[in-house]
Amino acid sequence: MSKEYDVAIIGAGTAGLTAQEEVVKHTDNYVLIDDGPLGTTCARVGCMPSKALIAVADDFHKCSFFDEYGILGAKGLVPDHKKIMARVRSMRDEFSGGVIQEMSGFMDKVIRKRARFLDANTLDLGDETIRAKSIIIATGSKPYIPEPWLPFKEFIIDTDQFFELETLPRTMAVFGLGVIGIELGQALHRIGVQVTAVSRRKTAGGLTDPKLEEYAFEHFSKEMHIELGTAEIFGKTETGLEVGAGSKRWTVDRVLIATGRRPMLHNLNLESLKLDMDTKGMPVFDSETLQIGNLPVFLAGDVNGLKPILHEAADDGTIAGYNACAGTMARFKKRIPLHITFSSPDIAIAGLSHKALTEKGIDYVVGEASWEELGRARMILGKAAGRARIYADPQKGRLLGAEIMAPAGEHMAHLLAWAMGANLTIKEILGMPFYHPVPEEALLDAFFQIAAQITEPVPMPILEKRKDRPHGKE
Ligand SMILES: Cc1cc2nc3c(=O)[nH]c(=O)nc-3n(C[C@H](O)[C@H](O)[C@H](O)COP(=O)(O)OP(=O)(O)OC[C@H]3O[C@@H](n4cnc5c(N)ncnc54)[C@H](O)[C@@H]3O)c2cc1C
Ligand SMILES: NC(=O)c1ccc[n+]([C@@H]2O[C@H](COP(=O)([O-])OP(=O)(O)OC[C@H]3O[C@@H](n4cnc5c(N)ncnc54)[C@H](O)[C@@H]3O)[C@@H](O)[C@H]2O)c1
Repeated sequence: MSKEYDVAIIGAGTAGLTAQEEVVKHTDNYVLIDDGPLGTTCARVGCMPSKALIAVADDFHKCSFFDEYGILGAKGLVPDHKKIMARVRSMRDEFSGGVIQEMSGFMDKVIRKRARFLDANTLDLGDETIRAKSIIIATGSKPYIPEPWLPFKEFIIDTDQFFELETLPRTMAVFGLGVIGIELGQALHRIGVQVTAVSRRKTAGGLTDPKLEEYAFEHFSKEMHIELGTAEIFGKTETGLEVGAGSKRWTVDRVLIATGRRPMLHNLNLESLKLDMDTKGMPVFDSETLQIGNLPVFLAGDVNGLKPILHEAADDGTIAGYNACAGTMARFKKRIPLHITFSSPDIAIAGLSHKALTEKGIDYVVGEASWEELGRARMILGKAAGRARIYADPQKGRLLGAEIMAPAGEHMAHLLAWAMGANLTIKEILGMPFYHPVPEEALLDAFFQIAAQITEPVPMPILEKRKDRPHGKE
């Protein structure tokens, strides 16, 4: 006899764990199934260890300016790769250990097995079969290594393996200049690994606005070696692995694969559900309820391919957890999109990207900001770089989206996303305080440009007369 549950959650990552938090409000009769290492991708091999490495790399990079600041002796400083990686791992262990500790309250609900569907209510766990009224798939995503490169696996590192390295190779090719490529590629370069990054196009860190893509690519090309073209592996040489892009070929000790991740759907025997699939091979599901077709099955987190970032995975878990327990499907509004790449300068997209605006055919006006001449940025060497393009509606100048590469860009992207969430007009935004001297001041240029282009006039200066206390009366 199969055990019967109200809900089965497959995957104990961020999405699965937030689903558990929601499910437990409705029922105690659930299971959380995971056959992999516990502690979540984010804490084990994702957000947290990558940011721990970036923090070290950014601090060490400052040494290159010390002579000019008048601080002498920095040339003698040497990064100890073994110690750096050991510290990153020890922080990683703390973060993932914290997650596992939090799971201790419901470990009796956790089954450490791989789940495969037999039908929409039945899962094969290898040595047992279980049934559930609803099933949440929260199996995440994995780095993808193209088939022709598999024979060279001994030279290839993906992010699942990277943080296990005892020390770092002398030379490294970084394939792909998306989010992982620029974050880790720049960090490795900054701590002395000879990095050659390969990018198919002039772009970086997930930007989509052609003007910013070109600017960012040129900026990062000045700091580290980047080859344009499709990355290729030619084979082993006496000294390493021969790789190439375009007409160039060179030999490296190792390759870091950062060419994209794939949703973990292949190991679930979804064929047994006879699902409608879209053109990308993904099951057709409702992005607001996360339900697959009419089945009692939900897709939450990276596995649904919508927005493979942490806070979205967490929201997905809540939505799927709620709908898995509720009698009817509730629709949930998504937050304003926000994506940050922790390069230096930061890259971020708040609200609609240029690509999304273009694909949806939405009308917009653009304001541009630059951090190249901003006084405060120029005081700190290496900070006087960056541009932003902010898109607003042509009537009232409500912000629609922004792409940004800027010092403190992670914070400004939040401000922009929050202004979008509050549906502020450009007049209302210009009525907010801007302290001097801060990086946010550069945004003013973009806002003024937007104000000058929209149909509803914005009086300048923006200070409004009080209507409640006219003409000097107290
Ligand atoms: C290097 C890197 C850096 C990142 N940095 C950031 C960042 O700075 N900010 C940010 O917002 N996001 C970042 N991300 C993305 C973020 O880590 C993910 O969006 C998030 O971890 C996804 O969570 P999840 O729950 O969907 O998947 P996961 O946490 O991967 O959980 C999936 C779980 O499912 C299990 N599983 C899979 N198949 C089965 C099966 N058949 N049966 C049982 N169990 C199964 C796996 O073992 C795993 O535990 C980063 C990712 C990487 C790789
Ligand atoms: N800060 C963050 O939030 C953060 C950090 C790291 C990872 N992540 C998540 O991890 C996911 C995966 O990151 P990623 O960087 O692997 O993927 P990505 O999709 O961001 O970038 C992959 C890049 O590799 C390029 N590429 C693919 N094949 C290539 C080839 N053969 N030669 C040259 N270039 C090639 C693509 O054109 C693309 O620009 C992201 O979607 C992101 O959500 C998030």
